[in-house]
Amino acid sequence: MNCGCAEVVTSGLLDLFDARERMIAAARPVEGHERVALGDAEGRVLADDVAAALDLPGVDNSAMDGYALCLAELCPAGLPVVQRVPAGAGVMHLPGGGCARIFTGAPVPIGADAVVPQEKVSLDAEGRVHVEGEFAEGANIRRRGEESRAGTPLLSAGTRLEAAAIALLASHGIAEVTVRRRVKIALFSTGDELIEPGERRAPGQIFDSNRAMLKALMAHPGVELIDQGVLLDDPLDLHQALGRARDEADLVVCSGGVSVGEEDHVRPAIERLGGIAFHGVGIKPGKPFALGFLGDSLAAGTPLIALPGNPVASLVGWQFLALPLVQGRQGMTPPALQRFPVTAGFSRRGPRGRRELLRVVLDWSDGTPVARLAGGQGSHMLSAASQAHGYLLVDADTDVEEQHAYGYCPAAQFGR
Ligand SMILES: Nc1nc2c(c(=O)[nH]1)N[C@H]1C(S)=C(S)[C@@H](COP(=O)(O)OP(=O)(O)OC[C@H]3O[C@@H](n4cnc5c(N)ncnc54)[C@H](O)[C@@H]3O)O[C@H]1N2
Ligand code: MOO
Repeated sequence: MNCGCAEVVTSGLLDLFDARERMIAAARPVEGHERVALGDAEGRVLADDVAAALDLPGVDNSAMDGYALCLAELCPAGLPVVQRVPAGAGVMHLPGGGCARIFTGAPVPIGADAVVPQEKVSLDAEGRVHVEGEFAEGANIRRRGEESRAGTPLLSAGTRLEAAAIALLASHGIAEVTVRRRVKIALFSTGDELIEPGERRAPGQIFDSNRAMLKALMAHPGVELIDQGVLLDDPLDLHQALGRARDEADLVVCSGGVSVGEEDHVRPAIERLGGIAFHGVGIKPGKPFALGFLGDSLAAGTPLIALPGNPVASLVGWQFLALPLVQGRQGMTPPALQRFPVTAGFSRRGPRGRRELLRVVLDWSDGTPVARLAGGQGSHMLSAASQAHGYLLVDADTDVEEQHAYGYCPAAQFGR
């Protein structure tokens, strides 16, 4: 089938950041919305802009437990407490010449122009209030509408609903939202040597760790997983599985079999049902990463991500390249990759011809972050990846020298 995409990279390795841009460009959001209760909205992506339903705060209210008063009425004789205003009370009028005992969140009575915290007040024997220090008009009053006005923009389409955004919607009394439908991802591993954890292992067999890892990475409210299991390195099996995935999923993710050996049948199987947009990224681990599609073109077909078989290469491929495409399909704008410089606490010969993503822990014991290797750096070694706080990003053909600064990508940004 003809590829139909503008540029096909057939030789050489694509730079990590160019590849990431290509992934983002390929990420058209899935069509289809659904209404969900706010309690089920965590992790889902807003399909429409949401406007403020209310003025918030709804009334001028107190930011402190204390006394509401009119500053002009303060006098050496003190002010009698003539009112008590708890949170939840209606708006009252403050009688002239007196002050109100007030609590945090309670409506400031009309006639008061400041709230004095109780720590700045002394009460005399008659219970009159004497204020210590100076207070400006409006002190400790949270004004009606100072956060939002009814009808003004609150959250925009494409926002992933996390705890604070959900609380914001709840604060406006919004009980249901329209979100993008879940992205259906078909997932399979390839390799004759693979068995499921829990199965009896024969010599030469290994447990499928990539699928367990990818399932954990995809365990997200915005994803519906179609688990296609382990496929043999068999062209017919692969062809059938890809056909099923194309019909059922919005995105296909597989691992293994994308390198150059004659047992690597994934690329030819993809090419029979679609094409390859690019194959090969200048990163270690993760070099044989491929973006392909099932159908006539990347723009119109089902995107397919072929991750390398080596487990850490698969992890890196997911975090740096696949995740932004998944986020884009969910309707989000993928966040920019965070990077900041940290000092290396080790020396090491750098990779030739590709950037390296070293799995490191940050040591703060001297007050500034020093990156130390989290363990063995082989792309088959999951131990270091399981301990790492993030990645030290070393440019191609650059040796790591102790005390020198290199880019660091925190693992937390790949959370979900
Ligand atoms: N001659 C060359 N050989 C290799 C090259 C190369 O450029 N020339 N690239 C190497 C790199 S880099 C990587 S990464 C791997 C990727 O190979 P494949 O994507 O084709 O993966 P496989 O050959 O199927 O497997 C590689 C390795 O990973 C293990 N594996 C595979 N799937 C799983 C899984 N689901 N869970 C756990 N482990 C898995 C597999 O047993 C192999 O050990 O190719 C290099 N070779
Ligand atoms: O890209 Mo491979 O992961 O170096 O082993």
